[in-house]
Amino acid sequence: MSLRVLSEEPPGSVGSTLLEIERVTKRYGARIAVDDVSLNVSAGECLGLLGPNGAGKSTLLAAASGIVRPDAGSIRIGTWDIWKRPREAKRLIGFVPQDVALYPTLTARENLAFWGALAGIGDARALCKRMDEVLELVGLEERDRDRVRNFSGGMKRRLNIAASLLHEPSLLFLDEPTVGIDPQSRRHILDTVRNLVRDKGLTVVYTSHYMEEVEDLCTRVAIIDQGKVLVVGTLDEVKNIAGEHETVELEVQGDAEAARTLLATHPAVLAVAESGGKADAAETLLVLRVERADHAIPQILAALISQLGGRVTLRTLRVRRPDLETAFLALTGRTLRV
Ligand SMILES: Nc1ncnc2c1ncn2[C@@H]1O[C@H](COP(=O)(O)OP(=O)(O)OP(=O)(O)O)[C@@H](O)[C@H]1O
Repeated sequence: MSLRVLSEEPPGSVGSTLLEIERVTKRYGARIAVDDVSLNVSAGECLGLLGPNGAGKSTLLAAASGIVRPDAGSIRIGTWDIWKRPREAKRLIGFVPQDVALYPTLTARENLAFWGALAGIGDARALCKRMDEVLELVGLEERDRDRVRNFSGGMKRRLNIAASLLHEPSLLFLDEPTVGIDPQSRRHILDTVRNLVRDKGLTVVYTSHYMEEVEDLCTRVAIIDQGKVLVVGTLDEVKNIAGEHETVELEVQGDAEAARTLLATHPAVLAVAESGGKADAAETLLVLRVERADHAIPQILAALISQLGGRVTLRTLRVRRPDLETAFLALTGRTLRV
C-alpha cells in the first residue's frame, strides 16, 4: 500500500520543519523493520506515531535519534544530519526509550546529576537549578532524595522523561511512555507532555499503540504498520479515512469461528477484521465493517440466531464512530488492539 499524505502542513501555530525523515529503511537480517519511511515534523507540533506491536515505531525513533543506523535514507534535525553531525543534532533532541535507563541504587537527584553530566551541563549551579525544574515538571520534586529502587514503574518513567529534558531539547521523542504503568502515572505523563507542547513550545513525536492517547495529545498522526507509514494527516483527516463505512463490534462466546465464517460471507457485511484477541479469553471480538449499522445489525442478528442459535452467545454489541481504530482497520483489515 502506498503512503497517503493527507496534509503537508500541520495545523495551528507551528513553525518550520524540525525533523525531516527521508526514505529511511532499516533491516534486521531478512526482516524490514522500517521500510522506506518519509516523515516531516514541524516545530511546535505533537505528532503521534500510531501502530501495533512490531510495527517499527521504536526502530524509527532509534534511527531518528542517532542510536540505530539506517541502511538507507537520511534524517535531519533542524539543519543537522543526525549521522553526519551527530553532536549538533543530538543537542536538539531528548529521547525517552521504552526501557528505563536509571541506576536503582542512586536517588532521583543523583540519577539526574549523572545524566546532566553526560549531557555536558558542567556548571553545578546551573545543573542544580535545571534538576529542580525538570523534577517539578514531572511532579517528583518531593521524592528527589529517594532511591529509584523504591519508585513505582510509573515514577521511573517520569524520572526518565525528566532526564531527557535536562539539556533543554527542542524535540522530544517518547517511545510508548505509558505501557505497563499505573493509571495515575499515566495521567501524569499525558498531562506533562501536553503542557510541554502547549506552554514550553516543545516539539514531540509520541509513539503509542493506544489510539486514545494519540487522540488526546496529538494534532497530527502517522499510522505505521509492518515498517511502512500508511497515512499522515490531522486527526480529523485520518479518522475519516474509513469514509462512509461504519464499524460494528460484537463480543461473542461459544463457536466464534463459525460466527466469523458466517458473517464474512453475509451480504450486509463488507469485511470481518482480524482482531488480536487473547487466545484464552472467554469472549471473542468480531469487528465488522458495514455500509450502515442501522440496516446491517438486524440482519446480522437474524443470521446469528437462525443459523448459529445455541452455538454462539452475543455478549455485547457496539457501533463505533470514525476514530483512529476504524482508520487503521480500513487501511490494514486488522485491529490495532493487541
Ligand atoms: N535488534 C533487533 N534485532 C532483530 N529484529 C529486531 C530488532 N529490533 C526490532 N526488530 C524487529 O523489527 C520489527 C520492528 O520492531 P520495533 O520494536 O521497531 O516495533 P515497535 O512498533 O516499536 O513495536 P513494540 O511496541 O513492540 O516495540 C519487529 O519485527 C521486531 O521484531
